[in-house]
Amino acid sequence: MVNSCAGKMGHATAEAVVRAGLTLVPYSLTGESEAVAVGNVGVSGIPVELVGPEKRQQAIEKIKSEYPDLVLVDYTLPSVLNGNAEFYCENKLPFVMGTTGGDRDKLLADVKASGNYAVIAPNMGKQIVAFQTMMELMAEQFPGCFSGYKLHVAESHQRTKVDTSGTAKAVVQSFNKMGLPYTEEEIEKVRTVDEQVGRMGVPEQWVDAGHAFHTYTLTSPDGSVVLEFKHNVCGREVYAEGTVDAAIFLHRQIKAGGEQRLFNMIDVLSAGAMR
Ligand SMILES: NC(=O)C1=CN([C@@H]2O[C@H](COP(=O)(O)OP(=O)(O)OC[C@H]3O[C@@H](n4cnc5c(N)ncnc54)[C@H](OP(=O)(O)O)[C@@H]3O)[C@@H](O)[C@H]2O)C=CC1
Ligand SMILES: O=C(O)C1=N[C@H](C(=O)O)C[C@H](O)C1
Repeated sequence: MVNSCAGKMGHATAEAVVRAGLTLVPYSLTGESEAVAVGNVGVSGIPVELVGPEKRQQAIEKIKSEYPDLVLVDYTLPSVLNGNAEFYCENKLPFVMGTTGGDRDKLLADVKASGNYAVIAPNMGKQIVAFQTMMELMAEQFPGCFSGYKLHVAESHQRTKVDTSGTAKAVVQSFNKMGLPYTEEEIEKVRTVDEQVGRMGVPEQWVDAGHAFHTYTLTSPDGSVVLEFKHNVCGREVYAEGTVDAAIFLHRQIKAGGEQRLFNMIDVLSAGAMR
């Protein structure tokens, strides 16, 4: 079940669910305005009914009884993700949280306290997750290896993105361990078309349709050494496919009944569970 199919990522993920041959639950939790104004959305020919916050408790009880192997996916908004996660935990609904921002510490604490199953990660794209893993391994193997260097991080996304890239925040944490002091607030958010196309190299057709360009530049104190890491994604398919992998992985974990209940995408990739 994908919340919210009315949004860009939710819709792409719902399509990937269908492509993978899984059952897409024909209901989707969404914001009140969408539920009232739109009613339902078509996903690969399947009409999916949008359920607003007022009716979600009643709806979820029916859905749980009809779909006992239910796994939820959340692609909503930073402002609502904590409330949504509380709702999933209270109702013992396993979920994959792709939504970024919100109060991340609270999110993790709520899930741990509830004993609910969840995969939570700011990036579900297999190759980007591999890059994140590599950076984390580098930090563990060579702590402080970039001491004295300067870091600059620039991320470009569609103008509707309200928060700073969750992926960039996660990668910055690895760079911190490598000896580069840098805060989330210092990450440069590029949201104007001129800069996106001119400086970041975003193809024009992806400016608003959805893109995620990230550049991390590491410079030595005297400027004689520069390292640059980039991951540039156009569209949403890579995340949608990874989200389906995460949902399948989570379902397997539930069936296996293992002790660990909270996972990130590095866990999913490390388990060999990404297609
Ligand atoms: N982990 C990953 O790999 C990726 C994560 N993301 C993240 O996913 C999130 C969504 O991105 P995107 O799809 O582009 O955003 P959109 O704005 O397109 O979609 C968000 C949707 O959430 C709906 N919504 C609002 N309130 C609620 C609610 N209470 N319950 C359920 N749904 C609600 C909105 O409806 P309404 O318009 O009515 O408010 C809207 O349809 C962002 O945080 C983004 O950073 C994006 C790409 C990849
Ligand atoms: O909003 C997006 O588009 C994306 N959000 C995620 C993030 O904040 O890191 C992942 C990717 O950058 C696309």
